[in-house]
Amino acid sequence: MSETAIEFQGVVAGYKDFMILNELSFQARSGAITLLLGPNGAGKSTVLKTLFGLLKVRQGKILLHGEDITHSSARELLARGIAFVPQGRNLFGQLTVYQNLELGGITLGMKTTHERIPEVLDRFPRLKERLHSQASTLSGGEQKQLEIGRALLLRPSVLLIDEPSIGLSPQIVAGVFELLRQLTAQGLTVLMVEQNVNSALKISDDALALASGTCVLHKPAAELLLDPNIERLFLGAGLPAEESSAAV
Ligand SMILES: Nc1ncnc2c1ncn2[C@@H]1O[C@H](COP(=O)(O)OP(=O)(O)OP(=O)(O)O)[C@@H](O)[C@H]1O
Repeated sequence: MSETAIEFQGVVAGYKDFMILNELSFQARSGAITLLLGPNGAGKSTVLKTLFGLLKVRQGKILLHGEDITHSSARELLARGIAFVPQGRNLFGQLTVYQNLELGGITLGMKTTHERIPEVLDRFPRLKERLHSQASTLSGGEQKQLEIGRALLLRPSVLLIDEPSIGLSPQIVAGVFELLRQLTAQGLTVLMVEQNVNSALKISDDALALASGTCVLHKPAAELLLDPNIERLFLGAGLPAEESSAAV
């Protein structure tokens, strides 16, 4: 069993007075892909935003490799090795691929950024070819590669990625998933939200299902793939009582 990279201990967080995470506790293993599942509104994206310091933790703790990061800012978390690729398109469309990468390294300083850009481009030959094209002219898959590449500039130890498959063809999604597998083989920890449940489970190590901001199931992804309740979990119909009580 690998060590724990991320731990939520009874975390309560939400928007204004409306709490979404309800004493949420879970652990995510280091060097593994943990997939967050659950119906719309269960709080999956809220987990990532809270972990990245974008939402205030009202109660409970978040640990990164055993260290308390509960009240750290996004900037501090970036410096500690957590990178976030949010849902949707998050590029500067009028700027070139290279300029978008430069902006990704803004917290590193230009010298380090320029040294690291070739290392990122080695992973993405297509971006290398389009280096001086405007980001808005890239295909959806290339744009997602650029967003991930921009996050990798920071050499993160943890990557939070929200719905990477949205708007991409199955073939491109397979490429993105394959990249995530390669990165975890090199030690990266990935926490992913993804609606494309079957494909995502196939490349994930662990699956964690949320319902109303709490964890109702946490088990190896391979086991869940065989579970007849998978559709129910995804659609939010809940779990049979005996499985809910066995959840970690
Ligand atoms: N900026 C916001 N302000 C207020 N409420 C929000 C905000 N963002 C999300 N919510 C609410 O928080 C709840 C959880 O949202 P969240 O995006 O975490 O769900 P999710 O499990 O990721 O589902 P989905 O697949 O629909 O994105 C929802 O009820 C949503 O309406």
